[in-house]
Amino acid sequence: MLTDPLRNIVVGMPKAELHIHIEGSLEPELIFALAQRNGVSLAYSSVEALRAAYAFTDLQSFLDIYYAGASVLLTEQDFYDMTAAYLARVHADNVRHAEIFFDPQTHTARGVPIETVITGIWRACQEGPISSRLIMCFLRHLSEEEAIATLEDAAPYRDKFIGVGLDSSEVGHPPEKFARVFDRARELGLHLVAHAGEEGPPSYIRNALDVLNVERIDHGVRCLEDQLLVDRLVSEQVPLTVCPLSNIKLRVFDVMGKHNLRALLDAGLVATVNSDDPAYFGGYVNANYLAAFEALDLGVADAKTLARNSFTASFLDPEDKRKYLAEVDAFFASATA
Ligand SMILES: Nc1ncnc2[nH]cnc12
Ligand SMILES: [Zn+2]
Repeated sequence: MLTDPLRNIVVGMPKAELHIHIEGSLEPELIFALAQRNGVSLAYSSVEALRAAYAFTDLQSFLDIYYAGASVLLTEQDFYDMTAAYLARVHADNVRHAEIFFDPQTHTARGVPIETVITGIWRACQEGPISSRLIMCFLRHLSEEEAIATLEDAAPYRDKFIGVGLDSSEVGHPPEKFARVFDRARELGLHLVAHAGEEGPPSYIRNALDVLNVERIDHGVRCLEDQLLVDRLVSEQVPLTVCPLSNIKLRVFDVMGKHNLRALLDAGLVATVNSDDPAYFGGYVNANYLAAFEALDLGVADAKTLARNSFTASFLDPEDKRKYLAEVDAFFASATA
């Protein structure tokens, strides 16, 4: 049972969000508004009909609808409006800092210039109201050559994103498929992350570390199937950006009571809580915390660990990290006094 004091702590604590696909923050209402503004026709007759289609059986069944939803994004203003809506929404969840994924290939494939995508998202980030950074993801169902071309296309905007990631259909598209493009990104001084161990096996997590040299693993929940891997992730303190509601909606776990977040924390892993695609999975970051705390009987000590982990695992400068960690510690000192 989640008591009111614990709920207030989880909701009110300062936090960072490190795993959010900005296209996954596109709410059905905004999808319809942009479709109308841009004269794009949708396969659904109403907001309600679209929402009713959000009944997923696995990652691919979600991705099909997610890419269809993103098809309404055409102009720089569209990307700006989507991003500004996300930032305003998570400000209310006491998110202080967000590291935001975007999928340029979803848009360039439809003829939208990469400049439009990056400039629109970036302009909203510049305006706040919270700190944010951008991470450009490659779609792993496409070829490595296409990823390399995307990295080259993005080169003129190198100052507008801090890292690269790897997302989309995981199984059958292992990390090693993208070895060269991640090498290139590393040469450019970019941070490296990859989705691994969401639906894919523990070997995908190991190869993301060994072949791609990533600094964080997105999801990573299947690591618990391999004790040697867990030992390594703990000893190297590799962060995992866990997304509880996503894992339930995409049937990685049957119900929240079976989610392994508590086991990840108990193993000493640097787990964090994130929303993944909040418009599709039933909630923003605080809804993810609350659902997991309720079902897994987590407590105040776990809340503090998760809030601290969210900043420790971020790509903020050391000085900013210290500032936010001090804010977390002060919050808990006063909340538990
Ligand atoms: N959960 C997820 N896994 C892989 N690719 C994604 N793209 C958006 N959400 C994703
Ligand atoms: Zn994701």
